[in-house]
Amino acid sequence: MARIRDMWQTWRKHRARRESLAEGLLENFPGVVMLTDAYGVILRINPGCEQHSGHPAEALLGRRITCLDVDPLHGDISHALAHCVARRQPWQGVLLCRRADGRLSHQDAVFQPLAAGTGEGLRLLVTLHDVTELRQRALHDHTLLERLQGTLSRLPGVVFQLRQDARGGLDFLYFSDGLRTLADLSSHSVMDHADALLERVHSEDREALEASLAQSAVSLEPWVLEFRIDTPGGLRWLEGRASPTRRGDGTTLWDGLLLCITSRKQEEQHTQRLVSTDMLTGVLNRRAFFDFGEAVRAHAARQGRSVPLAMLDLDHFKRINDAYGHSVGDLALQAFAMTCRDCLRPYDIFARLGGEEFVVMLVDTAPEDAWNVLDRLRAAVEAIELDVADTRLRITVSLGQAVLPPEGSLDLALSQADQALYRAKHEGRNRLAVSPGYPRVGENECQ
Ligand SMILES: Nc1nc2c(ncn2[C@@H]2O[C@H](COP(=O)(O)OP(=O)(O)OP(=O)(O)O)[C@@H](O)[C@H]2O)c(=O)[nH]1
Repeated sequence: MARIRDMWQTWRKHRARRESLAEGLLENFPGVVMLTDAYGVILRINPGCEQHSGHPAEALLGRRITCLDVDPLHGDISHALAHCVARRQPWQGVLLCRRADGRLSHQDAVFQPLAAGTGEGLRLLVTLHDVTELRQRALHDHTLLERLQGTLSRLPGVVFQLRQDARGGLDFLYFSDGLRTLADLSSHSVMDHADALLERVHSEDREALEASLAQSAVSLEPWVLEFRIDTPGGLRWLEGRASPTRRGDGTTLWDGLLLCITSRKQEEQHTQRLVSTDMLTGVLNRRAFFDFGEAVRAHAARQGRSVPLAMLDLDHFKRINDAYGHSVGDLALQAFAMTCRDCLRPYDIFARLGGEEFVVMLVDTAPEDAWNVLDRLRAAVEAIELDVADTRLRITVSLGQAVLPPEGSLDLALSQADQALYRAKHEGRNRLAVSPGYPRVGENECQ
């Protein structure tokens, strides 16, 4: 009997403690707390409940909690109650509630069934936390983000964020939608695997890309590069610009933009071709010769090599003009230029300096091998036959050969070639003469 009395007292103590805990929770909870029975009839509320719902305590106590719902009969509160009662498990979700003044609010709600003692009915502890403002802010942020994404996808380029880790590994954290149009790649494939895009960079531009990124990562100067990518639709030119920032963990982040500049590049190349081409013959003009020639000279000088070159002048060209007219002279010039171009390698420089005077620079050719190349060219010109006014017109060319040494100047070498050309003319034309001091390998065999 005493044992039963002890158990009874222990149970009452537990219950008192539980109730005082619930009491404390009710008083101090910053949101709304309600205690209901299994039917949802409100038994107790905390002070916050009056404040948040706008209903005085006497208007709530004894009523069903569903009165707070926008749809009291079939709304979410009915479902929450049914769930807790049937399963004896908590329900959590966001409810749309109506305040006493008619305003709607979003409440983050938990319906917690309380363990019932023997003979006690099920009770539910309901806590509501007003998240209306939070949801509005999230909605606002979401709308803003959608608008921003719309703007990004309509930009005439692709926005990206690139990360380089402390060991130099690259990965893309973001790519806007236009990547499909720009590079025939989906943003996701590139974000999963940066190489999907990096491998498309044209082989001749990869080194420049790596070097420019490395330099920007070290100096934290903006990255700017024009480079080509190979796509299934063909070669495309891109312009990349990005601003780097270094983060505390040693990684570098670039926020940047990729623009397609293929048509601009094509126009530039077209203009470049126009300004560097001789209109009559289609070969390089004087200006382009000095640009390219200077680049060849600088490259050979760095490697300590000499470059053979020659001046060429058609023989008695004035007679052709005088006998057949200027247009036939033009035809002869075109045939001559085409023949010379065909005799040379694509990277040799052949240009028209003016009138019937041309120049050739033999790139990557040893001076002692130049004689044979130039004499083959002379012979090819001699073999040209032009059918003009019932006659077969033939032309010949004289050549003056010189060498541009690693430390020499292009102008000086040209003037030496010009002197040699004068000698070739003087010695009878249709021949090749060399400037003094030039290696004479093969000269005797050909003359
Ligand atoms: N048809 C044509 N003739 C040109 C052009 N440019 C220069 N000429 C002519 O080329 C001729 C060059 O004559 P010259 O400098 O006396 O030389 P040449 O008659 O070839 O005599 P040599 O060089 O001594 O063998 C001139 O009659 C120029 O008018 C051109 O674009 N078209």
